Amino acid sequence: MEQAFQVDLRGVVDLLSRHLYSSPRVYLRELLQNAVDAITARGEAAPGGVGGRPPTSDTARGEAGGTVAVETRDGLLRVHDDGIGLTEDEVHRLLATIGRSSKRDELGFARHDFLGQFGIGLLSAFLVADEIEVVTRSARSTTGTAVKWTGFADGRYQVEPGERDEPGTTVTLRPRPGSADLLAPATVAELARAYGSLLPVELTVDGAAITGDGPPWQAAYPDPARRRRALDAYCRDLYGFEPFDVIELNVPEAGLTGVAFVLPQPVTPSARAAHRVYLKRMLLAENVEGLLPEWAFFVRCVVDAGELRPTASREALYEDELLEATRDALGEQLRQWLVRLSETDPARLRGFLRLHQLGVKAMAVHDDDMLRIVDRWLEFETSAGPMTLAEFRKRHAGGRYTTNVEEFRRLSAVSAAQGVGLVNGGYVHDTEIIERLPDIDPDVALRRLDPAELTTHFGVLDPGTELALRPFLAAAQRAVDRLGCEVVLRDFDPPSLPALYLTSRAARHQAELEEARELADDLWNDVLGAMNDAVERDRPQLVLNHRNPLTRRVTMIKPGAPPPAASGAAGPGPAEEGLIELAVQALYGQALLLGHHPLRAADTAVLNRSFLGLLDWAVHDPEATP
Ligand SMILES: Nc1ncnc2c1ncn2[C@@H]1O[C@H](COP(=O)(O)OP(=O)(O)OP(=O)(O)O)[C@@H](O)[C@H]1O
Repeated sequence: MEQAFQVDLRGVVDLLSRHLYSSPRVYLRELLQNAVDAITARGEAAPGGVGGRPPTSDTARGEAGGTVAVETRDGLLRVHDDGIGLTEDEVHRLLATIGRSSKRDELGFARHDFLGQFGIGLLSAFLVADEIEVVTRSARSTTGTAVKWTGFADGRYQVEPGERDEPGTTVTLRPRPGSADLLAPATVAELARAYGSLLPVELTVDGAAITGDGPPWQAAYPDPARRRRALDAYCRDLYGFEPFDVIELNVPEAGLTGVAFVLPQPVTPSARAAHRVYLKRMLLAENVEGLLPEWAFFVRCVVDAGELRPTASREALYEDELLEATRDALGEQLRQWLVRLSETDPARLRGFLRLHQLGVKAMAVHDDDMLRIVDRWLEFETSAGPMTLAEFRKRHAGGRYTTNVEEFRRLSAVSAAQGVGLVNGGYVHDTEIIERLPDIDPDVALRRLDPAELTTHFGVLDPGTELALRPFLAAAQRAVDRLGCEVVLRDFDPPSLPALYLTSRAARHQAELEEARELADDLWNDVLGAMNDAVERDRPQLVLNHRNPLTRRVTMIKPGAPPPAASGAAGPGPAEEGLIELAVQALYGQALLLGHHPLRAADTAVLNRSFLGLLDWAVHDPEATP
């Protein structure tokens, strides 16, 4: 035997209030929505036929026409509409059946012109009232009788004859104890304004007009300047800022129109960009996510869409193919705005880039047009000062880039002095952007800098000097040997730099492995050891600059120079090498510090020792030496 489901309305109301809607404030939205839909239905009934509304100037503009009057008298809330109304039969079928809606077609699809579709919205009135009264008279009925339906939160309802002179519907709510605030005149006016100010009907609350001229971006203005002023004022009103620019949005497939306001201040890309979305002129929510691509965090949008679908709570957009296509189309419109700006108003584009370069860089990682804009307009830090990548490429055919800021700082001056232009690719997205440049310009030859290759640009000493300095070099090598470093002597600019500590990429990797080995247990030690053996032995270099006067004097220290008093006490080693050792270690320490290299414990000890040793040597009193 077939049975019908029984529904306990209290459970359904509980479900709606706790799990579907984020706040009971939605009750007014649902009532307004039903009133507007009823007006739309009446407008769609054959004009001049039974129940049809004679066309007005409003309906001719595609507006729904009709009026919705909200009243808050006597502690009750009443919503009157002059829509299609319901016959007694429809009252039983539609009002009293949960999930039944007149707004779906025979196949169950939402009918295009209506806001509602699920057949549950009226129940939201039970969030604030125990009793809903609906007095309605159908515009289609020829008898002209009205019906009064009363529904109770416990699931009962009754139908009796009602009183009503004109077709339409009045819904009356008596607040449940505790809900009076939500139905208070000020709250009702605020909710009506929030949800309904753009509705295509004449909406009033206690006689005061709520609806005006519709969406400001759809209004006609005498000239573009006045349009801009009006939209600026709208933005100030809504968001409290003066927009940097206003971008028109238009996606016909989604029936979407609107505006994007470009933020006048930088925002962090991680900030959730939320937009104000209306669906068929009814506010969906003020903080809708997912309307724009993630990179477009530099705008706040207000849009109205006829075709996008809401979720059942009507507080978010339903994620479907149309929303995805809309997102792409809106992203494209923002991109086009930027491209246009670069072509027509470069000064303004520069202003925009100063504010929102992170967003634009994020776009450039995936988008060739944005990459061209970044290449042409955005200044990067380079060894020849700030300049665009396009400019840099023109000036430095064989330019290099670094992938971190520290390395750039360390090597920029030296690199520039060797005629090797260097770009700092260390900031967010910069390396990815530089590495993507060949996509828009196949001739780009920017290469990643390997610091060790800089030495190939340094001048070697003439053979005579080289030969004469061999003993010094051997002593210098011994001074830093146990620090894992190789000493070379070169002739390079700038002369003010006494020494340079260079780690190649392979050397850096090796240093990391060794550090890890010190911390690892036995098993890992073996594994890391095996890896280490596989790495080509490539030691960091201490490049002493023979062009620097101080370094040159250090190279002239004769083996046999008086040893500092402290050197004997500080450790073993041929006494005559003491001063060379201290001086070379001091140069080593200074090069590490200058290059912001991380200091290991051994480096700090050497730095300390060389400083004290040199100080001791400087103030050494030969008379007092035993
Ligand atoms: N003011 C009204 N005038 C005429 N018919 C109404 C009115 N209010 C409700 N109805 C009828 O009652 C039905 C159920 O309304 P309800 O608000 O529960 O659902 P819905 O509007 O169809 O869909 P949704 O749950 O998406 O709001 C509607 O489909 C409509 O036929």
